[in-house]
Amino acid sequence: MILPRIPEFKACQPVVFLTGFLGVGKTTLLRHLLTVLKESGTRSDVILNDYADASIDCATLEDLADNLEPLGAACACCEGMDYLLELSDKAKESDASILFVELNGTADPVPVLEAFTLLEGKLNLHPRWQVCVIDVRKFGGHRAYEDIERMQLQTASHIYLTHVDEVDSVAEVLKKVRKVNPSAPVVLRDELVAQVKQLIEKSGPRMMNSDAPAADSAKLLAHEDEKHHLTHEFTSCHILLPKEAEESAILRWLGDLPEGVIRAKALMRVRGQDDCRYLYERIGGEIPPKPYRVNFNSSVANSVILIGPDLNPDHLLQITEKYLR
Ligand SMILES: Nc1nc2c(ncn2[C@@H]2O[C@H](COP(=O)(O)OP(=O)(O)OP(=O)(O)O)[C@@H](O)[C@H]2O)c(=O)[nH]1
Repeated sequence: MILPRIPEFKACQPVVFLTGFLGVGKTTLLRHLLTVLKESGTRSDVILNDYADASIDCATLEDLADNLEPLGAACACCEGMDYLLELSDKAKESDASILFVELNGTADPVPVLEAFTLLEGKLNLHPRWQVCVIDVRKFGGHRAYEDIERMQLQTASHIYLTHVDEVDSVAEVLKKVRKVNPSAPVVLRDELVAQVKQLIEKSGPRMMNSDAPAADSAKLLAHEDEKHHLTHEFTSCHILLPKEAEESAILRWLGDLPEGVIRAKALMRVRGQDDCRYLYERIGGEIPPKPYRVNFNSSVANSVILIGPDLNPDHLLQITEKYLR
């Protein structure tokens, strides 16, 4: 008779997944968490998933994490799953106290959480939190893509709201949020920081069964859900940009991109400002007033990532060349 192996005590690292629709504020929240943790001497690892190229967002986090791994995949739960698991497995060798995984803005967290649960005994990543970031101005307003937002919220362990000072009634939004996820606590920024610190303090060795079934990526890939296909309707286009440009040209270019571009992130040097680069963005039709200043001499090339359903790369290239030569 073969006896099952007795579960062993293993050192575990907590993992926090950050989810939420395109442009809601996931990276901004992550930057804050990493800054506060670093100030208190806590080391963090980060896996950052974005469409074709996650390195643009990585350039804005470079000095904040111990290990920062870009994961370029439109769907972390499908074609990116094997690499996500490989990167997560590597976290075992790190001295960091926590792993953050930011999923791209249209990712379906369910298959990712399933895989991490199945592989708990191998990855030693526990507890698992999923923070769903919601832009209160836009929740429920993504029309054809509302279901993506709902999928990202349903499984959340924590809900974090952004742009709260820009709406008249956060309570109305909360009512809608509660219909989808009635139980996860809604946390403000400082509360979340405090809870993440507690999570790190409390985590320690835990009984883990190494014989947990190995994840069969073919099975995980077969995850079919009537709504999951929506995440595949988004594509991305990555365009290399010139060495520098006038700010006015960058802003006109962003404003002239077609409506189908739901998210644009451009890492650029502004003419006359040689000491740094900036992350210029567009979220829906909106261009945030202040670009994010990237001080580090990162190796990421000046480039833009454009995300949306049915993008036409040739057309996007033409518009880009018209404004930025
Ligand atoms: N006014 C305001 N702006 C915010 C808030 N949170 C984030 N932002 C801004 O919103 C823009 C998008 O934020 P990101 O953190 O890049 O959003 P994201 O969810 O990581 O975006 P993707 O990774 O592309 O899906 C940035 O310009 C932020 O500075 C907020 O609470 N209030």
